[in-house]
Amino acid sequence: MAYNKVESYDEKITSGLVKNYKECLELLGEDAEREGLLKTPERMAKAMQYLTQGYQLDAREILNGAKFTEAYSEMVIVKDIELYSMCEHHMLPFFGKAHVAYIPNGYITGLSKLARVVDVYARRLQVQERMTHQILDAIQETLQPQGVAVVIEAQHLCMMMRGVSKQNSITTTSAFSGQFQDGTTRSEFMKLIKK
Ligand SMILES: Nc1nc2c(ncn2[C@@H]2O[C@H](COP(=O)(O)OP(=O)(O)OP(=O)(O)O)[C@@H](O)[C@H]2O)c(=O)[nH]1
Ligand SMILES: [Zn+2]
Repeated sequence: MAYNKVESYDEKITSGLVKNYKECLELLGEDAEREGLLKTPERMAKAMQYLTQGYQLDAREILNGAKFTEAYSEMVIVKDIELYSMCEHHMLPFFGKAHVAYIPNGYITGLSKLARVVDVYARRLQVQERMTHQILDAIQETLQPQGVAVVIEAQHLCMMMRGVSKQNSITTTSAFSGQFQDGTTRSEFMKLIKK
């Protein structure tokens, strides 16, 4: 399967979802047979499989597939990686940016792979805290670098369009390992992602 696109949808899963989404529409007071909604259950079934395709992807395999021997041992930062995920409590989107850094220890990885790892964990039902740690753990375990840092800034639609209805709050989560637990290294990283 391609890393960032569901190319073929599972027929059994799609037909099961279609049946259930049709019932959802009716329970919500809609006429699932009206013209505009006829294909909606199928669109929803495909959209949801796309948005949860991360379950089928392996972050460690992606990183190991582009692991290169290199003597570079300064900080590597990929910042402003946009992410779209769904909170596991309401299945509503949360979206924002991830900043990922590591300090190599003999190995580097392809830069795009860091962004792919973010997608692997974003395209699931998530809480922001767990996603932050999962990204860190995958990088730490495969590249065994001197340290990893992950900061995620996101807005949660479940807090914006329902519930507490706060339009401007941004949630920041972070995880640090190895050298990033040292205050100076962490500050340098934080300064660079704020630039
Ligand atoms: N920690 C954490 N909480 C989240 C995340 N996404 C959504 N939530 C929260 O999950 C909580 C679920 O709380 P509940 O009281 O069970 O659900 P609820 O009655 O719908 O809560 P309200 O959103 O306050 O109306 C809410 O406080 C959400 O804001 C996340 O990524 N991390
Ligand atoms: Zn939520």
